Amino acid sequence: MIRFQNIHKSYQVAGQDVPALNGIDFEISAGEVFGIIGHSGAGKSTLVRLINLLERPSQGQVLIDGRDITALSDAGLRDLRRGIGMIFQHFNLLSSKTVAENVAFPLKLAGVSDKATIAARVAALLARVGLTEHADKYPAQLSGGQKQRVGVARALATEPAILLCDEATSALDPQTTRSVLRLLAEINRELGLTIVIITHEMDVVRTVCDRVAVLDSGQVVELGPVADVFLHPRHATTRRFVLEAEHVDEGEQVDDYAHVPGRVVRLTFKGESTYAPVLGAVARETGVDFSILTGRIDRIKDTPYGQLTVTFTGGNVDTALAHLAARDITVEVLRA
Ligand SMILES: Nc1ncnc2c1ncn2[C@@H]1O[C@H](COP(=O)(O)OP(=O)(O)OP(=O)(O)O)[C@@H](O)[C@H]1O
Repeated sequence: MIRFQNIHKSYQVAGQDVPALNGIDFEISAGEVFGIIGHSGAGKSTLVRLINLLERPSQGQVLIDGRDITALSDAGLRDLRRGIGMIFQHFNLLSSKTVAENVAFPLKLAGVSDKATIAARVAALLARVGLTEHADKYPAQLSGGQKQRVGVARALATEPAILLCDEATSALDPQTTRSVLRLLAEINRELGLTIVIITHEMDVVRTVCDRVAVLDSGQVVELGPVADVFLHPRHATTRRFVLEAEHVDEGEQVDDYAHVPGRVVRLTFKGESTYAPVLGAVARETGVDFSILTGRIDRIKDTPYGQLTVTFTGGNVDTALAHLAARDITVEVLRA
């Protein structure tokens, strides 16, 4: 478990204190995929770099499995870093070394010298990330997705318990992003690694994370299970991320609904209810008519969900909404 305890962090720039983190207090459980989302400058990189002490807090403690890592000796710090892998937006591979040599590098740094041991370990890592045939290529001969797979294999070389991902898919196209995220999910499932992902994209969070913290101006403004945060965002920053991810322009939407009669309601379905024929049934029971204004069905990690904006006319709309709520559907009235 990683625990941030009342963390403050400022940088000194030309003799001035520039605040980056301002009272961070939360924990990341062992074995979860945790997302940290925020706009540029929110403090994401600073926060994630505290976990392996690439940055030190100005105030507060970082505890890993109950141990205050800010109090570690140099030797303790080396051990800590061996137990934490990291992948980066621009991969940070050594261009003059082959794929296999890049993956072997952290093993050599950790003092493993037996060639057969290194070769076996590298082969297993390359097989895990699907790059066996590319072992002897140089980074320049690989696609972006393949380079990031090398980054993942290299990060896993010392068998870390924690993997930090700093905008690891931001330089990749959407399809490659999905395949790298699938790889991370597989690693989390099969190796039980704790994965911390920082990103400015809600889609990354939605695809792979269990919980998410929304960071704004060095503070956590919202934190919770991804489905809760994504489907019912409370803070303005979170709402913006969700709307961006869904390509929704709220202003345009309000204009469109102005021409539609009836009560405009957003319905959120989660899990099994997503596919149930609920709307038709409730319309028959209560005599209301409905028309769908917008809608989508998708997944948050492994959970299906649906969100529909519907207008209800005629019949007994109050009873219809009560029937929907009784079927575990979240009902939000957008226009009474
Ligand atoms: N080494 C540094 N020296 C001085 N100021 C810094 C340093 N690193 C970060 N900052 C400042 O700290 C704040 C937080 O930066 P940080 O890089 O953690 O944010 P971020 O959310 O990761 O942003 P981005 O997505 O752009 O990387 C910003 O105001 C930034 O300018």
